[in-house]
Amino acid sequence: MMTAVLNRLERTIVDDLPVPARPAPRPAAAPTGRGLAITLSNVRKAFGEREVLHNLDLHVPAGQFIAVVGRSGGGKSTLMRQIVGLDAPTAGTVRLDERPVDGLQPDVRLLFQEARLLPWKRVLDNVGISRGAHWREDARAVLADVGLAERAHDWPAVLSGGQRQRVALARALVSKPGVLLLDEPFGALDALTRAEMHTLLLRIWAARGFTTVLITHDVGEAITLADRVIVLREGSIALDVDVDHARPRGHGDPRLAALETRILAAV
Ligand SMILES: Nc1ncnc2c1ncn2[C@@H]1O[C@H](COP(=O)(O)OP(=O)(O)OP(=O)(O)O)[C@@H](O)[C@H]1O
Repeated sequence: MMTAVLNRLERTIVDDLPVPARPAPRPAAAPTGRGLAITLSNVRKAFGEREVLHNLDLHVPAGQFIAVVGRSGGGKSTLMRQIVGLDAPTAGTVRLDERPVDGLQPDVRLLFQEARLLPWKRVLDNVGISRGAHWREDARAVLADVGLAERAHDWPAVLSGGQRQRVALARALVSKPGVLLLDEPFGALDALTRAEMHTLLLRIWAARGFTTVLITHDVGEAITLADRVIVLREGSIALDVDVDHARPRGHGDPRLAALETRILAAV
């Protein structure tokens, strides 16, 4: 009984999620890691009198990598909360494939700017926390994927910021999510570590095929990584462009200069 309560508490701390207003629906089957399409139809979100998302229509095909950029307060985090089911739209619907989002979605995982690891758990336990029978093997495999196989028994406190973010990524991926939502995940990292994380994320995304939504203030980062960039301005989509250039792409890539100018003009 006590263990069950502690496990529940830890999951809440790990994800830093408030208890959802409605019970989370059980997934029809165990998540497979296959990408899920995200569809927003006429989504409005108001806080009291104030509407912060205005009639959004957006379709993200399964497995696509999109970046959402925009000024502070434009509604990016609010949009993300609707996709994971932390918050319900005032009107309109959000779907993952055909399934309406009507509560917290277990196959959508989040990564934030801070790694939010449990300091009293070793790396392996942070990754595998509350994950069922094979959690140890699954956690070891995903730690190897992010290049931290050797650090499984370390405490979070002895890791660098970039390594902690890798652990957080491993924790997000161990349950094989269909959608990964990243809210400014690399904002606190130095330029070299950020570039390493970009390479790592692209490699894992290409191998696993989950649908990815990256929120970032950095237009250069958006066009380096994403298939498509959305500019969210004052709660509406001001621009929606494909980035057709082959990867790898670097910051300052001359092929992308015109696109960057176009996006910056819309932000
Ligand atoms: N729970 C809430 N109650 C009232 N207003 C809110 C709430 N959550 C967000 N807002 C408002 O909605 C607007 C959009 O906020 P949101 O956090 O989605 O913007 P953002 O684009 O993610 O900004 P940032 O880049 O600074 O993170 C802001 O004006 C914010 O004050």
